[in-house]
Amino acid sequence: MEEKISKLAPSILSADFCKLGEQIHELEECDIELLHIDIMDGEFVPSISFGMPVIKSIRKITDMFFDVHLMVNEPVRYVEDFAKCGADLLTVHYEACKDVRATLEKIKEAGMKCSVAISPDTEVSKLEGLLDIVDVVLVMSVYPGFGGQKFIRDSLEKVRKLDNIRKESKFDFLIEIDGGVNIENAKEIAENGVDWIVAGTAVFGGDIKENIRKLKGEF
Ligand SMILES: O=C(CO)[C@@H](O)[C@H](O)COP(=O)(O)O
Ligand SMILES: [Fe+2]
Repeated sequence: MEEKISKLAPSILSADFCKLGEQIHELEECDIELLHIDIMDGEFVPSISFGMPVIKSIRKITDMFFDVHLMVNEPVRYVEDFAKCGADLLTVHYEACKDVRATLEKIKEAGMKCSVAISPDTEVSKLEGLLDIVDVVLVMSVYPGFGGQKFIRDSLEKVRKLDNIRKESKFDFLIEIDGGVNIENAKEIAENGVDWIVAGTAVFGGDIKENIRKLKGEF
């Protein structure tokens, strides 16, 4: 997957679920192409968000690329279900899979793009042996489980490491960052080699169109 500039991926975790369809259309009017969809199981992370029926419903109203972030133990169990709901890419956590590679292979076999996420305490070196297969690496810049947390600066070092690895190798994965992005730090994050930038609170808190205009102005 090849990208030239950083792209904003709004996380619907921070949307107003009474107005989800309307808010998705607002994103489309701002030329947003990626929708970040956080699935939480109450086991891998303490919180529970929403599941397949929501994805299935919103698939009917938009052609946006569905970037589905699974904060779920043993996500290999649900790969086919998410494919049927209309997910375009599934991200699984390195920490949540017994066999990460087999999980990623299953995602590809189901016709989706695949991504692996690392939580703040997991080192980039753990991804050795997976970088040939992934389309995206997601660096968590907060502890997974909740929106609205503070950005962990150490995650930028991980982004730089991954960017160096891909420059020095034949791998062409994209780098995504997720958690605590706001108008103050978006520029610096983009400058470190990130391709996809997730933002929940910073997009849905207040005037969506104005927030996106300001955020996009930073990268
Ligand atoms: O995966 C997660 C949290 O676990 C994220 O996608 C959040 O939804 C991002 O929200 P903000 O930190 O931007 O408010
Ligand atoms: Fe996420």
